[in-house]
Amino acid sequence: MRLAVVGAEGRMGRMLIRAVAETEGCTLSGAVEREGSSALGQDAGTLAGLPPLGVTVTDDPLTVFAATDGVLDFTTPAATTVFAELSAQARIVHVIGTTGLAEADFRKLAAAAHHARIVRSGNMSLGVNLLAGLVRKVAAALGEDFDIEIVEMHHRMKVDAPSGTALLLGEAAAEGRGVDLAETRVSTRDGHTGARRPGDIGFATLRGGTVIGDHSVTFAGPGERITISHHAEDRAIFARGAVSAALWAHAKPPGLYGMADVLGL
Ligand SMILES: NC(=O)C1=CN([C@@H]2O[C@H](COP(=O)(O)OP(=O)(O)OC[C@H]3O[C@@H](n4cnc5c(N)ncnc54)[C@H](OP(=O)(O)O)[C@@H]3O)[C@@H](O)[C@H]2O)C=CC1
Ligand SMILES: O=C(O)C1=N[C@H](C(=O)O)C[C@H](O)C1
Repeated sequence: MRLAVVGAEGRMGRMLIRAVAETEGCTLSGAVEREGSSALGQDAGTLAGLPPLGVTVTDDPLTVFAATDGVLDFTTPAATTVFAELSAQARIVHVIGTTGLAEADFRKLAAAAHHARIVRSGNMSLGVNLLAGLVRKVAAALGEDFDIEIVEMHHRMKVDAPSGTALLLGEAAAEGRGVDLAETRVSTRDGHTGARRPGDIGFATLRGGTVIGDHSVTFAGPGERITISHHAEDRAIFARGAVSAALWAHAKPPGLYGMADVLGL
């Protein structure tokens, strides 16, 4: 399968180039960066710390999308929505790891999925998607006397909060409990907040250093507490998940899929 990477110079972009190069049956067909990037003109392999791959980083996504079977996209919401339109025009696979998307962005992805095969997830790792299944089950088993709190920590360069993973876990908890996350979500607490509202799902965000991604979900009940956690130790887990998602979606009809579909969870 021919796969292109957009946001090629990013922390994830470079991991994705490596993952494509290391996966049997995949070839890197293109590497895209934004206009003005210092990576333009470089070989994508060299950029990713590999021997040259013969693929030059370009700021022309149109040409790249016309000559690939799939695109791996861990960029920004603004870029991802534009790339989704291009994926729809080219009728290709679009794997989206970008987080921080707003409701309007999700609507654009849903429109693009009429023609593109889109796989989107706030976390592409096997571990987090298994954790989400556990959270759903625990939330379904426990009543509202168990308060749900989600804590995440990421590196100092992360620009969105709560993380896509924290929101994915919050959705799993809300589904398990049979409630709407939008109505129960509490993402900030400061000053005289009053007592915790029964049924709320709380989020706390920590940022610092080089932390790749730590998440924990706590169910705090009367006299006991359950905490389930995931610690990402290497960004390769996300990149490998993205490549698996692309290979999985290659044979699927157009639509909007998630990692639970890919992993058969
Ligand atoms: N779902 C998952 O499993 C994971 C998701 N993520 C998410 O992926 C995203 C990227 O993370 P990360 O790699 O750390 O961030 P980076 O900022 O390191 O990388 C993003 C890259 O995209 C580039 N970019 C921005 N706009 C465009 C554009 N229009 N065309 C081409 N390239 C563009 C940026 O260039 P420039 O810097 O020059 O603007 C940058 O090189 C985030 O939303 C993050 O939360 C991260 C890890 C795992
Ligand atoms: O920005 C990151 O780095 C990460 N983003 C994703 C998120 O928002 O959850 C996934 C991972 O935790 C790393």
